[in-house]
Amino acid sequence: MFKTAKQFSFDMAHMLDDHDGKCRNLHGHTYILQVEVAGELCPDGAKRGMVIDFGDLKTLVKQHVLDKMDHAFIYDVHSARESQVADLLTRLDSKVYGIATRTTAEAMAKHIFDLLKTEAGLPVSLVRLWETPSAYCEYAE
Ligand SMILES: Nc1nc2c(c(=O)[nH]1)N=C([C@H](O)[C@H](O)COP(=O)(O)OP(=O)(O)OP(=O)(O)O)CN2
Ligand SMILES: [Zn+2]
Repeated sequence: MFKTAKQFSFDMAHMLDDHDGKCRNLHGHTYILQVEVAGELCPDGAKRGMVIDFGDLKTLVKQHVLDKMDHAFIYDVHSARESQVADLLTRLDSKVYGIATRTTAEAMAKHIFDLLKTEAGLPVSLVRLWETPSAYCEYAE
C-alpha cells in the first residue's frame, strides 16, 4: 500500500462562538491543507505507476473544497451569532460556507475528509489541516 499526499492553501474567516478567549471574535487564517490518498499503483495506461495523478488530486480538491471555502466566512449553522454574521455577509454579496459543527480545526479536518471521501469519491486516508504555523489537526480513517 502506498500513501501519497499533496498540499494546498486557502484563506478564510471564522469565529468560535462561546469560546472563552480571543477566538470568539471574527478573525482569519491561511490554512495549509494536506490531503493524503492511499492505494496501490495503477498497473497500466496513462496513470501507470501512480496512486493518483497529482493533477487529478488537485482538480478534485479544488472543486470539492477550495472553491467552496477559499476566502469564505466559514460558520457553524447552529450558532445564532455566527448565522447572523453569515446572513449579513450574504446580503452584502460576500462568500459564506456553513457547516453543521463549530469551525474548529478538528471539525474542519473531518468535514474536508468527509467531502473528499463521499462527495469526490477519493480514497483519502488522512487530512491534516494547519490552522496556524504552529497548530494542526489531522483526521484519518
Ligand atoms: N483545539 C483547538 N484549539 C483552538 C482552535 C481549534 O480549532 N482547535 N482554534 C482556535 C482559534 O481559531 C485561534 O485562531 C487559533 O488559536 P491559537 O493557536 O492560540 O492562535 P495564535 O495565533 O494565538 O497562535 P500562536 O502561535 O500561539 O501565536 C483556538 N484554539
Ligand atoms: Zn481561528
